[in-house]
Amino acid sequence: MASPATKPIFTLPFIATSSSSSSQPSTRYSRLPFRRSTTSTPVSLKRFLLSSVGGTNTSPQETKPTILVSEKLGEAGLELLRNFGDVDCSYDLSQEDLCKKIASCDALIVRSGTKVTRQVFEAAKGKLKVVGRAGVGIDNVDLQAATEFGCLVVNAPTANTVAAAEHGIALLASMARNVAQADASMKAGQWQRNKYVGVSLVGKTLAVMGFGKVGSEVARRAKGLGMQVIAHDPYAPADRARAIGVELVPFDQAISTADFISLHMPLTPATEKVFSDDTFEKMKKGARIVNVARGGVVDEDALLRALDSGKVAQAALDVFAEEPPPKDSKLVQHERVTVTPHLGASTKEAQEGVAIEIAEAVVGALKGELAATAVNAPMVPPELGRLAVQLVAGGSGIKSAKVVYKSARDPDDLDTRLLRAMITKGIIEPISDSFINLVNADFTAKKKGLRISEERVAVDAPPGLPVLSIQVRLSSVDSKFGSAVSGGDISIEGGVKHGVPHLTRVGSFSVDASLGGNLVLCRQVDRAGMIGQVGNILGEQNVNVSFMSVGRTAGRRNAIMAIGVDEEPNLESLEKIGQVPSIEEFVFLKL
Ligand SMILES: NC(=O)c1ccc[n+]([C@@H]2O[C@H](COP(=O)([O-])OP(=O)(O)OC[C@H]3O[C@@H](n4cnc5c(N)ncnc54)[C@H](O)[C@@H]3O)[C@@H](O)[C@H]2O)c1
Ligand SMILES: O=C(O)[C@H](O)COP(=O)(O)O
Repeated sequence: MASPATKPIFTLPFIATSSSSSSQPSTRYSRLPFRRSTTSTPVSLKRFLLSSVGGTNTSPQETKPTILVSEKLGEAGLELLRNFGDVDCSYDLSQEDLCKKIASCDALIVRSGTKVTRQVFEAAKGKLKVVGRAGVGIDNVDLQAATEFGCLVVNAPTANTVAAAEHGIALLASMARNVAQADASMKAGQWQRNKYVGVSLVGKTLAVMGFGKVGSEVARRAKGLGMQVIAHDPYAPADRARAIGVELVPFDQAISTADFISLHMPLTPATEKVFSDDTFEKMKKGARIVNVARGGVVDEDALLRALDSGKVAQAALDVFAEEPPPKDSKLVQHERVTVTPHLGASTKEAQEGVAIEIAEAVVGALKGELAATAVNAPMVPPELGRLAVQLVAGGSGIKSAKVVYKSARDPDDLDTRLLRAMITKGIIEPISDSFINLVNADFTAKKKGLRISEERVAVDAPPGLPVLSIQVRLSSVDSKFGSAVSGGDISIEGGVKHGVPHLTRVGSFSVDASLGGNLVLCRQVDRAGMIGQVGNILGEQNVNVSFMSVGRTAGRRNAIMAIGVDEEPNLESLEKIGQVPSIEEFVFLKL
């Protein structure tokens, strides 16, 4: 509830103790569906990020960061890393040895063979700043633990796409023509032409499960081979699929109509063992399966049963639930299964590309630069959150905040993780005594029992503008600036104009103030000469006014004046502003 609009003595920046109890058990977050977006981050926001992850710019006098590389990485990437830090290439470390080493490392670079568990982050004792995954799949990194420990995780999402797609196609074709089996048989001295009669690909239906980077490249190539391609991906836009002549269909339709099924989804809790007895049961008799995604998306025992029953005619597997799989694995030994030891990304070209991509991302992250491939660290400015918190009257605990995005974009194309984390950081930082960055902001808010919900409002906006404005609403709190209250909530709104975060609305007043430095907000009876009066008071104290903006509700009645000041006005100036007869309330905010 907002306090009535009384004429206040000035109010200094809000410094509060924890706004809520961390013991609150049922923090609920409402999330918008998110996808990695192509949205570019405005320059000023990027600049913010540079300082927010925490940089390590080495000068000759400073100690170089230590970068542990735990799996084989291309030489070009190692070269880049060596130019920046001390590189320790220690392959095949046991979990115990990794934990021992990690305490002295600033960065760790892994491929799929290193399990970066919670234990590793615990052993790092806060020293580890970034984990670089030289590849796409990040299922071997405990992202939750990384986030909790404030460690950035970056991956190399693009350099091995073609290699993986080519390997998928290689497996598809060699499975259909029994290439591996026939090769083994000839090497064993046999000449079995009748045994290894294959099946044709042309005219057959291929279901691509997971229509992302690799899946769509596989689809493109399969179409070139004359296959009918359908795909299932709950998040892929239909127009992207249509553009290459692929129809997106529901899961059951995909698996029940396909002759060949190629898996390209990530391993997540939602996709684990999604190919189960039930799934195989729904397939056409004699279906053939290729897996270059992750072994864990398949229930391997169920696949074995399906192969033995003849429901599945053949499988070609590059990946396994356990890698390497047990030597006596019945799946690996199966006559109708073609296997490769996780070679999808293993071409010279892909490995050089991945090594460079990850080295650049890790070095950038250590320098505190924007990590475009950050997996667990969204970025965008926290000013709105920080400003909203400063409008809360001391003593009111913030329990619930709502972030409203006004955007013309399709929800599928609006990745709000970045915005949300930045706003959350802004809200939580002033009321938390621990180090908050983009990685742990959400986690810390949750721990404090702060419920953050999101809402998306569709508006008309120029094409290419991802978000027109963002509104931050704090409910059930008193405000030290009654004019900031609208609909019972402290409500402020802002957007990015020419790369600079701007405040566009306070309560129900429109304003136009850049968000940076210090800000004096005054509500006044709207009459001529007000700007001059306040400007003079500040000028007398040598406080430089960087801008002034007046926003009204209805002309000549009430107005809000936003005054940007380079220096912090002293007590005397603030008191004088409070004494100007037309000023009904004001607040000084430090951003
Ligand atoms: N064998 C290898 O060496 C190798 C190489 C590269 C990638 N991979 C694996 O392939 C996966 C895909 O790589 P990518 O670069 O295409 O990633 P990507 O993120 O571009 O594509 C993954 C796609 O899967 C979709 N998806 C998510 N959940 C799904 C579900 N339940 N059902 C269907 N689709 C779902 C996503 O929407 C996305 O479009 C990686 O996660 C990795 O595990 C393996
Ligand atoms: O997810 C990936 O990028 C691939 O599975 C490649 O893994 P690798 O780096 O262990 O070859």
